[in-house]
Amino acid sequence: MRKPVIAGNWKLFKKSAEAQDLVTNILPLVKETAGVEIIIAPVFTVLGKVKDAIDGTSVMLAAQNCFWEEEGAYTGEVSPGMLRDAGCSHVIIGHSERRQYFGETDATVNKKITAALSTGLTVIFCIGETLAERESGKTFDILNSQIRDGLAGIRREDISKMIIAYEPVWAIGTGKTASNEQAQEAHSHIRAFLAGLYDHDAAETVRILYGGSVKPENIKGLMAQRDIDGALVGGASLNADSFAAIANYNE
Ligand SMILES: O=C(CO)COP(=O)(O)O
Repeated sequence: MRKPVIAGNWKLFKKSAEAQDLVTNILPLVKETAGVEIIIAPVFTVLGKVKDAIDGTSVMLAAQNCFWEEEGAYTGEVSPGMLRDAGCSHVIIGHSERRQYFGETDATVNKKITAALSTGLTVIFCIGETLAERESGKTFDILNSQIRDGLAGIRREDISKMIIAYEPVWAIGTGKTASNEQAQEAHSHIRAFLAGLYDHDAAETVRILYGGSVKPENIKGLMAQRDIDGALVGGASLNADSFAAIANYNE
């Protein structure tokens, strides 16, 4: 049984006072008994504040990115060990916005995943096709190469410590969610591809989240799909009521 995960990616929003407000408003609303893992990914500068607020609850903390070296002369970077030190249990790697605006490639994503896993962080590894790629029939090829190259050298025992987020680029922040069937088709493809790379049991263990315009109105339908194990939520995670409604989808 794969435990569902609802993760909120706050992206470049929420300074300290707003972050504190948001997390303290979320906490009483999410039902800890609902059997769902809740993860919050704020900006680096408020990780400590959010960590203090979630202390003693089952909510977990993620960063939105990390570097692959642990320390050194790398101005502006933050290492996986530093994220652990700041209280993170998870880190998002390979988000399409990082690939699109900050030049991340499958090769740099792979270095980050390798480094993050070695410090014990749980990686939320993002993949997904653009609209042009989908329209030209290349969705599965793109997913295959992102997975194969992103996971190069990653051992089977580490795969179960990872979460995959399928986020079709055309559905992010556009209000255009993939249909339940489109999302399920991609998720089932991803799981089958992982089974080929590793084995059936490993692939069945990995949680695969859907991301892209997830809202309280569409979460139930998505979660009813066999291979959808949760959601990575952007816009709707910036409001306590909508994030909690998504997190409590099975109530
Ligand atoms: O990119 C996303 C989460 O990482 C999805 O963002 P939206 O939910 O705003 O579409």
